[in-house]
Amino acid sequence: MTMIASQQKISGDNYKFKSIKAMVDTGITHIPSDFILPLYMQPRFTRSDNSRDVPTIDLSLVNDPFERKRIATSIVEAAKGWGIFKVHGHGIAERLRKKVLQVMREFFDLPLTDKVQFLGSQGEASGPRYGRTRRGTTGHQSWRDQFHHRIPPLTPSELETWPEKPESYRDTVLEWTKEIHKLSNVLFDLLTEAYNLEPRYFQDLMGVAESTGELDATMLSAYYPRCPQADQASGIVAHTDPTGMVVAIQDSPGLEVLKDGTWIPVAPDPACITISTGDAMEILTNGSCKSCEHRVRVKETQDRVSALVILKPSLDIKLEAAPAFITKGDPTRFIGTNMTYREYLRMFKDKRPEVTFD
Ligand SMILES: O=C(O)CCC(=O)C(=O)O
Ligand SMILES: [Fe+2]
Repeated sequence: MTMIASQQKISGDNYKFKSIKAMVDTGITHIPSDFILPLYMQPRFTRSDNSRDVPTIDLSLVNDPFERKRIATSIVEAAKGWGIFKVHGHGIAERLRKKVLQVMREFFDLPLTDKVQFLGSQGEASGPRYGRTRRGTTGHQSWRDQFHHRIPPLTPSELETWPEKPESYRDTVLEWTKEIHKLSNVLFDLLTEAYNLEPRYFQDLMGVAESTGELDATMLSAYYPRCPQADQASGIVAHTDPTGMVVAIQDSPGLEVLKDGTWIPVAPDPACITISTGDAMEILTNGSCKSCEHRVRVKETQDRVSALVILKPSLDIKLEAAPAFITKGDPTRFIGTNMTYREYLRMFKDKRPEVTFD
């Protein structure tokens, strides 16, 4: 039976659809009213500038000592000015990038019965979780489904909890995480060098196993179905990420970042990977690395897939700036004295506009 969701006056988290895709697949022509944002947040009434994009940095000469300095400086500049940038020349095969997005798309395309085992409370650290992104305490709903789980280091039994369908899911994600661990270590090294900090400064805070280079991280993939009222809704409403760094790929446009009061689209580029710094990096660098405000727009005719590796500080580190960032003229900006990342997350979850995963 075809059901028109808007006629059902479906609201809040109570409605029967566990996934936005399942709702769209019923052929709705209007979206439930609680997905309609207040006018001041609607994409049609906010300023976007499609002629600009975020900075792009070429990493290909990172092992040349002179070029390395220049690259490290441009990364710090991009992190300071934008909090988000794209990298190319990273050495990760385009084939693999494409495959990751494809495998995620295939996962989201599976019938709900194949994904039902992953339905559950989002934000729980253990085990993969699938479902629509829940609204946060501000009440704004996101037009998206998500799937997330921890990535290595994993115990063998944890790996067994990953999806068996699509068949190449596990191998593809394992291969991708290996590459992203390598890339993240390069980026953290460059930041450490540019800021003149002790080697491995950021990796130690992010809980990197020195022997393997693996970071404590989560893979979060998101599916943004087409939306019949795209100009009035959001794939994910404006927010900052609480975490350390996010390494992302997307198969279609949609991601936008707020810069000087204007939304700038982050154009997808098959050669590029997008890097952004979150609240924890902003605090650890006393405001030098920005945690940018971003959102995702949806379209009436096109869906979108993104895949994010979220690199998190260890839960028990103190969120405080390194002494090198604190000067007389620039005292500590974040005064959550002795607050751990765990405590920060707890407070963040109370105030953030949308619930995603840390
Ligand atoms: O899908 C994207 O490109 C970004 C998603 C995002 O901002 C988030 O999950 O925090
Ligand atoms: Fe985000």
